[in-house]
Amino acid sequence: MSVKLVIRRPDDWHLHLRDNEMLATVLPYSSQIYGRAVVMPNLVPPLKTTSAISDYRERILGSMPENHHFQPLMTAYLSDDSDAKDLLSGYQSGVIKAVKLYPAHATTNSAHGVSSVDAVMPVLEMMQKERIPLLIHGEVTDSHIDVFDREARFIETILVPLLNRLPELKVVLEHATTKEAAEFVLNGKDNLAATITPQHLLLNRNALFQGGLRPHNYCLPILKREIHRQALVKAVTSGSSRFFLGTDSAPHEQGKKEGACGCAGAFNVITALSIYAHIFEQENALDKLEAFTSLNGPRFYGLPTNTETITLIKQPMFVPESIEVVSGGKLIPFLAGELLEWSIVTD
Ligand SMILES: NC(=O)N[C@@H](CC(=O)O)C(=O)O
Ligand SMILES: [Zn+2]
Ligand SMILES: [Zn+2]
Repeated sequence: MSVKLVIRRPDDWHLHLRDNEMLATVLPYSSQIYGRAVVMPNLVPPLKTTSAISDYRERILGSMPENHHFQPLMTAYLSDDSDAKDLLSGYQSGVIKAVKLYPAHATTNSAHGVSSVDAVMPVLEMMQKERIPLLIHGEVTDSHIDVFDREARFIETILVPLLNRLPELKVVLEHATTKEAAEFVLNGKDNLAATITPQHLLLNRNALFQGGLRPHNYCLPILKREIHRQALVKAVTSGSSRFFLGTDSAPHEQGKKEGACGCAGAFNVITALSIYAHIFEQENALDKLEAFTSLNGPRFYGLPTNTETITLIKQPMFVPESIEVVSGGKLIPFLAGELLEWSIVTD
């Protein structure tokens, strides 16, 4: 008989759903598994105001299959011209759950990001006072800093000073990828947490070049050396409640990934839970999986845990080679064509 694992329905604390046809294509993969997801605001143009975020939320709910009960938790895109009053009223009315900081030019659609912490200090002070979580893409953007060092440098030069100035600010270091990040969060205070993606737990940077250039393993922050992967695995299986599931599933059509200048982002929603289960099993830590997938996130965000459950079975799951996008075109899932060890039963 196959090994079975029943866990509370997980939430995805970092997800890109995009818009229009792409939204309609990818949303059901999340909404059939996850109870809730923190939805990232890096659309074109970015979602900076309560009214734009509320409209996007309606489009998400309008694209959802009828029998799914998924809740999108919306975020606002922070920029130098953000309006603290509008963000506060969006938070108080329940439209906005968190604010996302992209350093300008750090990643996909971040051109309108924050130029410096000083530029947004009044908004951050308001957020500390109101306990509104700040979600951070933690990479410096200076072109002379090596792409593999940008997260560690961010922690040292931006995050440490920020938390010294605003010690009670609730911060999620999104998609943590390094030993430095894992240790910083483990040794931090309870107002600091991190999401970790399946790809950063599974792969090191060699996977970018395995037998040739592998655009579907390219995401930001970029995959790191094996010592970093090991530190992330250790952190998520340590039992610390400061780490929680965030897939960072970031779909781009095949042509945009495989071109001469491919976009960063892995569409990993189909494979994520299976990979997380595999990692925890390898560490003999399956008993800690549910806290990571379903308990630590709601606790940090001050939300109730989901009451429903899902079942994981140790039974092979085939990852499709590609998925048709509603408008035409294709999406290549992360680990396309591979056989994974764990399957998900949703009802
Ligand atoms: N992770 C990625 O590689 N890409 C994300 C942006 C992000 O989360 O940084 C995207 O929106 O495509
Ligand atoms: Zn990011
Ligand atoms: Zn992301």
